Amino acid sequence: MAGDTFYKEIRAAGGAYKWHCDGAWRESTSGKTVGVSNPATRAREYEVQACTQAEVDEAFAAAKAAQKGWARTPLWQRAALLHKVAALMRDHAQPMADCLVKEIAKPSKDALSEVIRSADLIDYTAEEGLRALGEGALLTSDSFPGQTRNKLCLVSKVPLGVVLAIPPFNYPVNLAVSKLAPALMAGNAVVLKPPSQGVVAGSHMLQCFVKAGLPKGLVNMVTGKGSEIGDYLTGHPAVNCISFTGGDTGIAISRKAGMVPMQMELGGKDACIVCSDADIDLAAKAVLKGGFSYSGQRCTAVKLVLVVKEVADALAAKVAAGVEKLRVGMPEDDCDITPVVSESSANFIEGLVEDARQKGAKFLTPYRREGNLIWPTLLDHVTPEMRIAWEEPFGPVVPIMRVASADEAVAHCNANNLALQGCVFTRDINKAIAISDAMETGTVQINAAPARGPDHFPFQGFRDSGIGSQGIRNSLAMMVKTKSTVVNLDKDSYASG
Ligand SMILES: NC(=O)c1ccc[n+]([C@@H]2O[C@H](COP(=O)([O-])OP(=O)(O)OC[C@H]3O[C@@H](n4cnc5c(N)ncnc54)[C@H](O)[C@@H]3O)[C@@H](O)[C@H]2O)c1
Repeated sequence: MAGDTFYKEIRAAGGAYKWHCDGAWRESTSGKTVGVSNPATRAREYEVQACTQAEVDEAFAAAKAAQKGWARTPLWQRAALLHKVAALMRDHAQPMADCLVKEIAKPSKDALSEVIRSADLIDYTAEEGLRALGEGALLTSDSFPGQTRNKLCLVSKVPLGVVLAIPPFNYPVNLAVSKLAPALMAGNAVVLKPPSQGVVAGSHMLQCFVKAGLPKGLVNMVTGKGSEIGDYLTGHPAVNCISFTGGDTGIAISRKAGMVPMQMELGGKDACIVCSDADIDLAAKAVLKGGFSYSGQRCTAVKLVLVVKEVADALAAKVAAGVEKLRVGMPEDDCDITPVVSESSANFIEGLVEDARQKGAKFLTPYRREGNLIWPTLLDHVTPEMRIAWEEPFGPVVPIMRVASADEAVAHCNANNLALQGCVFTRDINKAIAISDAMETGTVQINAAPARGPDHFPFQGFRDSGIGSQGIRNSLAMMVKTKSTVVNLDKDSYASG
């Protein structure tokens, strides 16, 4: 369905995209805009409002006011509204997907599937929330030594208040709704700060929430540079929860935040451990897809292969053969490898590649770059002295490190502060479980590449990779606090006999 009239009001007459507060799309009183570059053309594609701190205050005030009534809205009504949001997203998916192509160079098919997956996530959250949030507990006092049954404790889940949602550039729609839907379902209001690249797709997404008829002020969106309004947002006294997905910025935010619950989903250095008894074809396919999908710009991309020496030549040859077949080009043509998000990101990736070159890595495919487009690069004989053995490139570069044993591989993973996911390839399930037990990462995949989905699976990082857990049930649980109401009776009650 065409999106022209549906999305019309999100854009000002001058062409810049508006911010959203208290039920209205607005231009900023700053009179300033921030440009969004197209990673492929490197030309300015969009302009968005540069919100002021006073406007941030307004967004929080609107959210705080709207939350009171929303917390008293029946669960089934919240769920019905969220289902409506999901339906609108499906009906108006293409213009949102087109923004993902232009803003973050996401291949066109992947862009559309991100939007549809997000609508599915909203529906699932509404259904799960109906059940999970409707359940509480009744505790009796006589379980504790010395007590009789004269107290009944009613345990319920109540909203946190105002949730600040900050998603990253690589899934600006999906990782926004994975915060918004559980926050709203649980009775909270939201202030969204979309990423600088992905902000226009985020505006389109927000319009689906607005048009579904949520109470005004319940969802608000401030735009501007994260580095300029970010600290003001995260330190704001009206914030009752921060749900953040991104890189090291999250570590800085968590160090500064006060008494506020936090859901932090941060960077990863997801390792793929390949044992000598692995199905090498399967492992090679996983490295190829896991390492190079969306040009490696995924938190769960394979960012290091740790292969046992006996099978390293066979694995490297198969992955290299696969890399040769990847289509490199523009997102509109749905190529496998598209330009990375920014020039600074491309420069960072190049720095890691050059460091590896100087320290003796073997290039199984030649390094080539034009602007932000980096050809898929496969490095072999990577050693722990190289930065790429530890750091997250967030680009189409896969390093292979040869190890003497799976134990050596696990020790390398556990020595990294990044501990999001990992995977292991072996035909022996007992060995797989032993390796999974030894890997101190949030998730271990057995015989498949790391992945965030399906979106209802718990998803979390250990150490510097995060705080708390995502996944629909866990996100709903993050968005509430426990409230106890204790009924003190004048005599013991054994209602159950
Ligand atoms: N664990 C996960 O679930 C997950 C998922 C996707 C991406 N990531 C990680 O995200 C990173 C890539 O995304 P990115 O480059 O957008 O990350 P980033 O940390 O640079 O930015 C994330 C968000 O923070 C905002 N921001 C920047 N400075 C801020 C500040 N001072 N205060 C508040 N907000 C601020 C940005 O505008 C953006 O919206 C990678 O490290 C990747 O691994 C993690």
